[in-house]
Amino acid sequence: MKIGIAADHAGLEQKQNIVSLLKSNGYQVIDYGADEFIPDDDYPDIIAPLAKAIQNQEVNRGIAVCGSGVGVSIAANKFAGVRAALVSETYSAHQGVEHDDMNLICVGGRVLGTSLIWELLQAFLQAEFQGEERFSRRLQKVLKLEKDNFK
Ligand SMILES: O=P(O)(O)OC[C@H]1O[C@@H](O)[C@H](O)[C@@H]1O
Repeated sequence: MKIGIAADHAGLEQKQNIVSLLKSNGYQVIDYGADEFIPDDDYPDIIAPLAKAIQNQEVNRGIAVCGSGVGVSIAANKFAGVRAALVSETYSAHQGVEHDDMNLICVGGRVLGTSLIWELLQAFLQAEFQGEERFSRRLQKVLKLEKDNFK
């Protein structure tokens, strides 16, 4: 599984921690920046390369970090094919994949510690979409919303 990651200035430190943890646990990680601390960088600019990589299937799953996780989740969901959610507890980290085919997890670098983030990421990365009829039906409806409403 290839994992993409991105963070703005408010998530940069946690991104560095996460990249180290992912690599030391054998995950293949592509880092879409930011590469340095720029205090006024903007999360819509930061999320775009990662969201495009999910769209193009350069990566299978994504992780995005900003201060709260809210900004990156809002921006990421403007990209067709990206199903992003802000997560801060383990149930949603795996259930969001199992039921809703979430492909991008967003976390708050100013809100959560590295240990909890790592627990969330393990739950997210180990989960698989379950494909039961009701989950597939809902996913198809989400995809239709995207088709009907995205210009
Ligand atoms: O550092 P400042 O600009 O105050 O806050 C940036 C954060 O505020 C929210 O938009 C996002 O979470 C972003 O990371």
